[in-house]
Amino acid sequence: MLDAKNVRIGFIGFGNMAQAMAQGLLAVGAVRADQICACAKNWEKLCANTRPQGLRPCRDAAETAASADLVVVAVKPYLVEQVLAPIKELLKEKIVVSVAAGMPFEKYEQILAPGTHHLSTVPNTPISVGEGIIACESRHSLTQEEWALFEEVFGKAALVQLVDTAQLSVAGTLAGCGPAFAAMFIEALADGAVQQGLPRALAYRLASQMMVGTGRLQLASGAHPGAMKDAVCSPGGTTIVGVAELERHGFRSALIDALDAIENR
Ligand SMILES: NC(=O)C1=CN([C@@H]2O[C@H](COP(=O)(O)OP(=O)(O)OC[C@H]3O[C@@H](n4cnc5c(N)ncnc54)[C@H](O)[C@@H]3O)[C@@H](O)[C@H]2O)C=CC1
Ligand SMILES: O=C(O)[C@@H]1CCC=N1
Repeated sequence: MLDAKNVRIGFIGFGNMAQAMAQGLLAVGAVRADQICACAKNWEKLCANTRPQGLRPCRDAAETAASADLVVVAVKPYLVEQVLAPIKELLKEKIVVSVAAGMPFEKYEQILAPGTHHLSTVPNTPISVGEGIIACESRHSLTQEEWALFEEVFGKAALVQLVDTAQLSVAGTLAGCGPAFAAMFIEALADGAVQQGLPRALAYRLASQMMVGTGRLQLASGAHPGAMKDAVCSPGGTTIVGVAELERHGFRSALIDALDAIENR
């Protein structure tokens, strides 16, 4: 029987997202390095990204699928169909997990052989430190045991969140693109502090820990973010001066518009 101790995970595509997932699984001890293999376009790069951690590089998608029980499809969305076409029959026996944005269950039904067990997800890069999110489409064709195995293994490195098909895209955008926006926030906040004389490295350290702490506080308390903001704004104090300035610059509407632009692109 397949379990966390013996499941073999194969990444088809080993770029930023797949490497973050593999790194996260190893960091939290969800699986051992010898349970992971991967393929990518550039062999030398793949070897450099796998062998030092004890992961096994594979020559192509077929070798990866043949060597795995759970196959993670981690190529760019426009490549999914052509990369999977030659290995459709092999994948009928596997658990296929897609991490490609904009590739829900229905698209895979057209690409994969009938009866293939597959799940569409959108993860994010903080999985590499065991603090990820994997938005998962609730419509999937994994058996209960396969889903439980996926949740057990990947749930150690990420919040595994089921969402309706209609919400997969926006949940994936929030979770998957969000780290880029959060990183821009950290960078900009640090720029402001550097301008005021704080050393750059210290500014990043403080900004990042502030983000971690604020997120943890919200998750632990379930507090309304507006109430959290109010709790920091003393009457006539410093924070409200910054809040008013951010509002003048359209801080919140810039984020709302960013999600709108992504979803309507
Ligand atoms: N980067 C991120 O934060 C997130 C990425 N994703 C999804 O993950 C997928 C991969 O994205 P990234 O890792 O960012 O891209 P990337 O460009 O870093 O990685 C793509 C990988 O696919 C490999 N590849 C290309 N052609 C191939 C082929 N014929 N056979 C095998 N491998 C091949 C490349 O060598 C590379 O390793 C995309 O579908 C994207 O939508 C989803 C959520 C977040
Ligand atoms: O930018 C992208 O296309 C991918 C999907 C979600 C995050 N990164």
